[in-house]
Amino acid sequence: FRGLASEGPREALPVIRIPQPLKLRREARARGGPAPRVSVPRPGPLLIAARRPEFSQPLRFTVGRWERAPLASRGWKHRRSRGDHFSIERTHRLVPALPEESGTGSAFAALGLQPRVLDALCQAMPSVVRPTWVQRRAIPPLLSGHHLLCAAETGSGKTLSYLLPLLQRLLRRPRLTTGPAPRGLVLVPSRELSEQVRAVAGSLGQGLELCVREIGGGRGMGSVKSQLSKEPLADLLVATPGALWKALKRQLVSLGQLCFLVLDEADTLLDESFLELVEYILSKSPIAENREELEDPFNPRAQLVLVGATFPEGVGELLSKVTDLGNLTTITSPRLHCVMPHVRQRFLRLKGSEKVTELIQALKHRGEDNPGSSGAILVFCNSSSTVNWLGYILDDHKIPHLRLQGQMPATMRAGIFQSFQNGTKDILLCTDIASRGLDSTRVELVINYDFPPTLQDYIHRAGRVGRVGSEVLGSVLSFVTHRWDVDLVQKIELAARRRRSLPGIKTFVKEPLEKAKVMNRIINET
Ligand SMILES: Nc1ncnc2c1ncn2[C@@H]1O[C@H](COP(=O)(O)OP(=O)(O)OP(=O)(O)O)[C@@H](O)[C@H]1O
Repeated sequence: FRGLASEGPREALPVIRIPQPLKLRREARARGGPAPRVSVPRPGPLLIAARRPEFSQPLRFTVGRWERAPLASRGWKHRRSRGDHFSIERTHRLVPALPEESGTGSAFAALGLQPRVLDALCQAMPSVVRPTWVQRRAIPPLLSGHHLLCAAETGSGKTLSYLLPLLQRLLRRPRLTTGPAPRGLVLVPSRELSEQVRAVAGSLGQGLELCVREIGGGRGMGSVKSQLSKEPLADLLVATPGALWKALKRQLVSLGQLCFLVLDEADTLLDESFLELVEYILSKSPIAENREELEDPFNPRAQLVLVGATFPEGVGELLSKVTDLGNLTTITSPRLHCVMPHVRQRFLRLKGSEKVTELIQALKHRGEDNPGSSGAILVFCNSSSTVNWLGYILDDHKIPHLRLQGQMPATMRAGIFQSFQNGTKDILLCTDIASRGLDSTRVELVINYDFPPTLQDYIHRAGRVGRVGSEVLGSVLSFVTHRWDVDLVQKIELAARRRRSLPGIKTFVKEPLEKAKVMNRIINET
């Protein structure tokens, strides 16, 4: 202060006493001009609700594509931001993938499915009455024999969109040989997903007298052999790449009779860890060059379908390795790679050591928002060891839960997701093996205990709620601790504020793996 006094009188700092809009209006009036238009925020529903209200964004407002947006997460790399939070609010009350009723054209019958297939659908899944957006777009071209690439958001009913045309095609195509040679093949990246697809296809196949079998890893070659040779032989086979690769190498099965081949979760199947196996399987599959070849009754050729909820940039390059892209009809949902508008997504900036306390709080207060609901929760971790460690902590707190991670012995892993689906326990601690394709209509909260490493993983994890047929729309809670997490959160926030798709979802698909890694994948999987 002494120093300041010696410097002499200083210009007084401005003191703000009245709100800025009022000040501007007064100044304009004093000058005699018209009052400037100042936008004063009006109360109303929010798209982004931030702890600091200046970062909240009203629902009626969308940030322009090139406009700089005020991000609630902008300063989140600084440790002083710990404790901050914001949420992307729910703006739709219905799942966008299932459009409202719009006359008779909106029924499954209008898509060209045979009455027998429609009856089987009605018996197996009475709640499925109206086709979803993707089913309307995918079923007709598949029935007319196009190779198809179908990219649509999570939980939009992609499984039925390929299973119904596939089963109809199997009805038309008679079995030509007596050995284990399925006519339909669905390739999926995990055992849990193969069990799930087999269950759906099996219930539909029953009404059509078609036999559906499944071979996944983890049960040894004896079980694979018995599945493939058991009578009646499989008309449709659901398989993981590792198990099928082994079966093909040992000549336990032939793909020579295939007339329909599906790669479900195609981007994962084409990623570096599966690519070599999938390429081998495709080399053994007689994929049709054109539509005439598909219809040839004596020289059966297969229709190819690729399905996924994320198709990263560059996937086309990979696809060109397995098929001629010119022959591929593409269906892309307008909401692909977008932030789900019907699911509330909350982001919490935390210190790593605070995550456990927050998690326990969230688990103990589950179901409070929706009394009477099942309150089923999926907690995602980035590694198997975190799943185990967190499991011991939940045991200490006497919170009943299930665990699912890739390093579990195969016998332990079998059936865990089904018991979660059946409601044996309401909490599942898991790694990303539960994020791809697995369907449970009872999940109402997804917790990203560890923030997912990529935007693709975020899309898949978040997509376990808000599915067509979900009991409640659900929400997602993400703990944000690392600087690299903040980069992803900022991209998600910006995409939500601009109502655009998530930017530059990077591909994992690189050079084919060297042999050792492929063998590792097979060993882990089987
Ligand atoms: N037309 C429909 N009407 C009502 N429910 C449906 C309909 N089609 C599918 N479903 C249900 O919607 C849920 C999600 O379907 P499905 O698992 O096929 O989604 P998906 O698009 O494959 O999801 P993901 O991308 O996560 O793999 C399932 O429970 C399924 O039974």
